[in-house]
Amino acid sequence: MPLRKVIDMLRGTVECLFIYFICLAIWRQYLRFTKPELDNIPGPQPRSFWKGKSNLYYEMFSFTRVFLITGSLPDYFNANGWKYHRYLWKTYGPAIKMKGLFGELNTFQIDMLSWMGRTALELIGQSGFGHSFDDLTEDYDEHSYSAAIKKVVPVTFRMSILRVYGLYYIVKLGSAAFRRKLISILPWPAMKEARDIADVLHKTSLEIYQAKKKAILEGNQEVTDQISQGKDILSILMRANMEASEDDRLPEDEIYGQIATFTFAGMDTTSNAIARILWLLSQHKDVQDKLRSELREAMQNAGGELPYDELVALPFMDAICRETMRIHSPVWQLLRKPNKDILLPLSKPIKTVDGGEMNEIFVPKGTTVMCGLLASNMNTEIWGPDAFEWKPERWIEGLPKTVTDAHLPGIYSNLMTFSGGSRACIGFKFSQLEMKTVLATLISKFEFSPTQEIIWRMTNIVTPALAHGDHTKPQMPLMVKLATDSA
Ligand code: HEM
Repeated sequence: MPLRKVIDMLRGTVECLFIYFICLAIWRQYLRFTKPELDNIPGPQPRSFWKGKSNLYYEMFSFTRVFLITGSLPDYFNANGWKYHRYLWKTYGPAIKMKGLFGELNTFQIDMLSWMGRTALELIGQSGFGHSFDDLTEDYDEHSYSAAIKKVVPVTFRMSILRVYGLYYIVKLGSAAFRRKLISILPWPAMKEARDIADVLHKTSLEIYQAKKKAILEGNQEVTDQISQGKDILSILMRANMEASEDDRLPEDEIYGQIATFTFAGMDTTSNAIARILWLLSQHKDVQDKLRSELREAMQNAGGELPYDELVALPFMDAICRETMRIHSPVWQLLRKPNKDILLPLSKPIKTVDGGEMNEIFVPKGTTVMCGLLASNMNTEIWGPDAFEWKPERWIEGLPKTVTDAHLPGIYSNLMTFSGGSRACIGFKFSQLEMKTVLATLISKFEFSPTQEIIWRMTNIVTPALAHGDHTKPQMPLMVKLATDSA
């Protein structure tokens, strides 16, 4: 393509984006003046428009980003933002207005995060789609579905939250062909990487779907020979869809689209959750030893492997999982945007900027509501003064009455970790089973100790990285050794 044509296309794209964001800014200002109710809700003073951190200025070569880095959002959407979030919960209460336009004996050091990622993907692969992605040996196909999905988090790290926002806008622009063209033109390598990852996910999902369809159509033996013997979620969904009336039937692309949805929703959430538990156990050797004793005793009584009912009922393991999901929820917030004006009820009144009180908030259509899941899970008024501490025994000693009295809408354990209502996590039971199965297998046999200092980054899904190393590489090395009989 001649250079002139490329420049013309680039200019056209930039002009469209420019006009789009100008309109968006005018619309936001219009909402501020016509629906001023939100202005009466207290919140932190945003940074001055021109005093953003220098690294944010570095990113700022297009007008688009000028919108995105303003206000309090750089502090809110910050991978190291734990302190800022705690300050918000303590200072402003339940509703806050955020401004922003926009391994001795067989000892190894093992990156447990990477192994938990591969394990979680394989578990969802076999039980979700009756398909094996990974034989969990050292060899690793860099062009595989598992390799592609493992790159998602590093790529989003590299894109930074602001660029992920850019992606959010681009997926809404024009047709798929137009967006593909746009991405190939824009000088944005991480976006091209994201497109390539999406291509591998799409191609593999389609291949799994087509193989399964063939097996279902060709009769029972083919299905029986599959890993899940046709009991996986996808087979059940496909058979139900084939039997449904034409009106109720889902189009094929919606069905195989579920493969990527389940993988995305079920892999990094659970793998980071298990990694977090292993990390906590490595820090709290007494808890790790107590869990190992509980597991070994139960296994001995069962004569080997634990049946499902016994595994899920182990009290100390259950307490560890619940407490970790309370204080270290892998998903820390949900974004919602009402499609009509709504009245948002409050659990208790808030003091308004003008000295009054508010029992409910009028939220105009289109307002972004950032639902802080951790603020609820660690609310000292509900969970007590030690709400910020990781104490598995609180689940065994009995929770305070304030927890049940709060009538929290979460589907799991009075927690908001898996959300609540009609869009709550449909995989929460499955993820519990995954956590417990993996922990039972590992902790009964191995002992985990810390090696390098780990930080947990407040990215879309909370992810570990080395404190003194590459922050953009999700990893969690731990020392692993065979646990002795007495350990
Ligand atoms: C510790 C592990 C997990 C956590 C913390 C978690 C958390 C969540 C949360 C907070 C939502 C609501 C998202 C929203 O409304 O925007 C959600 C939705 C969802 N989750 Fe999970 N999840 C986990 C594991 C899983 C697993 C293992 C699966 C699949 C087997 C799964 C499948 C889904 C699906 C399909 C949705 C979308 C439901 C809908 O929108 O109707 N999740 N999850």
